[in-house]
Amino acid sequence: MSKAITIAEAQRYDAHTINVIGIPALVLMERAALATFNNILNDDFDLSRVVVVAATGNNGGDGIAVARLLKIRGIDVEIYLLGNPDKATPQTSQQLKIANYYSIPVTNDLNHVVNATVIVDAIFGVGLSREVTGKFADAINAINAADAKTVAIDVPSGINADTGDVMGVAVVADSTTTMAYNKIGLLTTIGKQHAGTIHVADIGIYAQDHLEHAR
Ligand SMILES: NC(=O)C1=CN([C@@H]2O[C@H](COP(=O)(O)OP(=O)(O)OC[C@H]3O[C@@H](n4cnc5c(N)ncnc54)[C@H](O)[C@@H]3O)[C@@H](O)[C@H]2O)[C@H](O)CC1
Ligand SMILES: [K+]
Repeated sequence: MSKAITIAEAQRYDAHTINVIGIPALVLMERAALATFNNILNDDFDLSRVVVVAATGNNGGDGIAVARLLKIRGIDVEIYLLGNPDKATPQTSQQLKIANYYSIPVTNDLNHVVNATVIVDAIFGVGLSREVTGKFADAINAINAADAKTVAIDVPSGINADTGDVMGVAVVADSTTTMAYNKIGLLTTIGKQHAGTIHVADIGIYAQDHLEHAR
């Protein structure tokens, strides 16, 4: 079975790749988005109305980049944005700027989520740190109420990637593209039920022991 990692390991490997090796965070985000985009295209989905539900952390940035890749392919895509864009991470802020260049519509109407044919879940990844409430919970409930196929980025939002626990409410995805390695919480019964088919994407982030072999 392939390796699975904790949240702390994911964060440590990310930081090492960016700060020690020197691969820019935005490059990793682009690779995460491209991997997710390719998995979406490889599935037999009805791509007539895609909605990317994104928050303002880096998981959201991955999703906003996916929206742009879909738009460039001529696919009808909208972004449902959660949280304050002024507080977005630098990478996510950059992705919002790029999405604006491509005139990707940003909606605040949850009916668009409910009526989508495909939903990309880019609310929380390994940065989830507390129970999900308020507008975040409303969006997750709307995603789960929709008939759409749902594709999660890194972790189904609301699932604790260490324990597999539902932090109040969590996205039930048809597939999850998880970055670098699987997450141990996605191997639990509840984690598996929420993640659907798991695709592990090589985005250029490796564990230290893997890197030892490369040098
Ligand atoms: N860092 C990298 O190099 C890469 C990360 N990738 C993707 O980014 C996420 C992790 O991003 P991060 O910004 O650390 O956190 P999240 O986006 O998962 O979380 C967002 C944000 O939300 C806040 N928050 C946490 N819990 C709650 C809650 N219950 N309600 C409201 N808000 C909450 C918290 O403060 C976070 O800041 C990772 O999973 C990848 O998808 C890329 O893969 C590229 C490389
Ligand atoms: K997610």
